[in-house]
Amino acid sequence: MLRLSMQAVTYVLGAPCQVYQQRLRDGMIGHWQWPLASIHELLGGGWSDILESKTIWRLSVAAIAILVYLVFHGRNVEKAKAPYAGYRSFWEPTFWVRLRFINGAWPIIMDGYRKYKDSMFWIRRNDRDILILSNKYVDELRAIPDEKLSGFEADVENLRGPYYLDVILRSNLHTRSLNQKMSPNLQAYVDIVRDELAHALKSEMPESENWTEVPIGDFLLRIIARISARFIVGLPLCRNEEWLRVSTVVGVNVFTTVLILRELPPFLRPLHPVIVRCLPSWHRLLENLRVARSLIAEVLEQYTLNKREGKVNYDEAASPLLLWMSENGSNSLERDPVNLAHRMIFLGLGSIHTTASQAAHAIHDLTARPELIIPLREELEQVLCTEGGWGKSALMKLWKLDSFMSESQRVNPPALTVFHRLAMEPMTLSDGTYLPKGTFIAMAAASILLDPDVVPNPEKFDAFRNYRERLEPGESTRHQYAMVDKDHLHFGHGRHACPGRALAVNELKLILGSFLLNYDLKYPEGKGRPANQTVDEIVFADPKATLLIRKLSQCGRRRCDGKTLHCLMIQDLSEGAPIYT
Ligand code: HEM
Repeated sequence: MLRLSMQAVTYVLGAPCQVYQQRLRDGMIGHWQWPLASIHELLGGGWSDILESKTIWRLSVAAIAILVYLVFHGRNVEKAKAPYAGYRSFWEPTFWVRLRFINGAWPIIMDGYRKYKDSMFWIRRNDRDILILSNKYVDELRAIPDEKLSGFEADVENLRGPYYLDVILRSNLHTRSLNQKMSPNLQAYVDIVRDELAHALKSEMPESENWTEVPIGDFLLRIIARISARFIVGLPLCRNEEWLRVSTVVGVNVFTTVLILRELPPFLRPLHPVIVRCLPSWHRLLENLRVARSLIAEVLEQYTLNKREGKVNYDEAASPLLLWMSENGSNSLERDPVNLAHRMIFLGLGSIHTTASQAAHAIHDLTARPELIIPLREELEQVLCTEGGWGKSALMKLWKLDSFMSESQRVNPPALTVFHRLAMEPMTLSDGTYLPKGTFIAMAAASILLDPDVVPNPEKFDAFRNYRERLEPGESTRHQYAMVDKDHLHFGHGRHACPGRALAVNELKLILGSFLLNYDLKYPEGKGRPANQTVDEIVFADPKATLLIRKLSQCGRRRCDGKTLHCLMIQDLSEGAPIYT
């Protein structure tokens, strides 16, 4: 039945899509014209040509096939027994609940969490139902092997991966590179991040001591793309404008494609292979991958040449992950340059937008709460003074900054749900809870941290709540931003917990520290912190928000070991630069 309806609809829709693609190739229409102009083109071109011929009956066959499919689809799918969250009344139609989820996921998940936080409940996203489990199950679930409860399969399903992300399904080389190469050499990677940040800030930051308006989201994206590129692909590619462009726009193209596919009615899912080919964002994504493949091929060729001539001059401890992967891939597929290029792009995807989004939230929270600036600046100056600069030990001693960042993430979560896993076979948990094969599970990470039983006064933005906890006897190594446990799930948990989180937290400290010490921030006249936006479970700061930034002019006021503490300018980030005058 499914195959029949797919074939029928593919037959009908395939032609106009081909017309559309041909017109794109011929330059007759531009990607940016989608959806309005290109639909017009299609109507004027592909559709009308087709309608003139034998297509009416084809459309009818397809419509009937869709109807039959709609009626029978999903009828016999076994589902875990749990209540559904989000219905306003018994009479509210399910399609309406799904549509409300697109921009209203917060209240729906909060409602479910309040009622069923100790058991489980279903949420209805437009493309699928997701079973939200209580976090009391997290330790049991994280012990279940991937063959039974898969994190990769869940990511690929969640991000409509088959159309571009299959590289992560075929091997976990990117995760191994972080766990086996980066984590044991974190200090060396923090050093190169600091070096690249100094370069990025010099290239991107306004030098003026007058207020300058900047689009803060784009601005942070550029800075973090530069830093990520440094540890992913290394010099000189990390400063190549084409690489930087591709590694930042690819995220936009992926999410546009994913969200369009997700928001189509679920019964159209079998048609995704056809529909995706009609999406300009998908064609742009393929173009991004093409560019990435050619740039990575050049780097690898040059690297092989240099190696043969004994001219490789990377610091062994912090060599780019690309080179580590090209040498440590365990088979020819893992070492294949095309495969590596795709993996670099998706490592960038996992590290750039996530970190940039948290940085944007934190900068907004600082700008909206200027009373935090003095205590954070004082801590930075005191720690950098006693530690003699921006080393890893200094970053670990910035407890107030760490606490502020963690609080900023608590109220501005990267996503409302995390710990996405797909049941690859039926399973029964220790308390008898039954999860049929194919159940897509998640945890309500954001709601947990708004629960007064977990966080006292959760509605209050209390920048130093973790800092105070750490001052308690025996608590100094706990309550840190990068730590995960059953209540703190924003970096996931278990074997798929974010392997880049320690580096991300250090990156964020370096960026926020540089902003705090070198710049004043404020909102343009009449504006305040813009409200966050959500699409499905994804949360992001307003991408159009702007801030006013000005370079600090007053330096040399504070004393440090009898010397005047210099302004800790951006160049002080670079290794060896003096921080005292
Ligand atoms: C603030 C920034 C970041 C946030 C909020 C974040 C969050 C996450 C989350 C929620 C997961 C899924 C965990 C799970 O399912 O249990 C994840 C996985 C991952 N992250 Fe991050 N991440 C961040 C930065 C980074 C950075 C900088 C890197 C690379 C250096 C990175 C690389 C990865 C990779 C490779 C995975 C997949 C791990 C696996 O499936 O085994 N992330 N991240």
